[in-house]
Amino acid sequence: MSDGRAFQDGYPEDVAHCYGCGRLNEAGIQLKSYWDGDETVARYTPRPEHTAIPGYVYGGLVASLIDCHGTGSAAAAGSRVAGVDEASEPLLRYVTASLQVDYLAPTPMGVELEVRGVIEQVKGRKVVVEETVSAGDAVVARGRVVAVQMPQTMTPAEGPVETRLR
Ligand SMILES: CCCCCCCCCCCC(=O)SCCNC(=O)CCNC(=O)[C@H](O)C(C)(C)COP(=O)(O)OP(=O)(O)OC[C@H]1O[C@@H](n2cnc3c(N)ncnc32)[C@H](O)[C@@H]1OP(=O)(O)O
Repeated sequence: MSDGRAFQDGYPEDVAHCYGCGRLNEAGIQLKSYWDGDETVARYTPRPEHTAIPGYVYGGLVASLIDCHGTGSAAAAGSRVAGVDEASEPLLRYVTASLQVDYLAPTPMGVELEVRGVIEQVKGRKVVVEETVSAGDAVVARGRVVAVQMPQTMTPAEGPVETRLR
């Protein structure tokens, strides 16, 4: 957001438990995404449990980074187009409709990964984000997220998070 906070820092508490980007999910990735000019950026260093084969990152983790950077970027871009005041109003809520990932090169462990997003389209309730994941100078994955505003029917379950998951 424009005040230096990550997009995900502005997610209301009832939707801040996502494994990839929820700041309240202590076991999760807690990805943080920001504007960088007209693009968006997030950085994350995978943990040992994110291993595929020793020395290389699990592809599902790479997909999670693309997924949550995509929905975060969609929330920021869609809200901006809708005239939401990022400083005082919650961002619009987006979920993933489509997640495409191409793995271009093995992703090394022990390196901070950079996820970049380009907003390809904002149309009605839909935002399309094109993304890359880089390890140093190497682009290791490309992705594309179609995010759609959360339907009114997709309301967060109530009660302690542990019981909501059953
Ligand atoms: C700040 C707080 C943050 C709060 C949010 C914080 C949570 C973080 C979430 C992290 C990411 C996740 O894991 S989210 C969890 C995984 N995702 C889900 O569970 C979503 C499950 N799917 C659904 O609920 C639904 O299918 C939706 C909402 C995605 C779409 O259904 P809908 O609402 O009926 O949408 P609909 O009108 O048909 O379509 C709207 C537009 O999107 C397009 N569209 C719809 N589905 C697709 C698709 N699979 N692939 C391509 N395009 C699609 C349509 O063509 C149309 O484009 P056009 O004709 O207008 O051009």
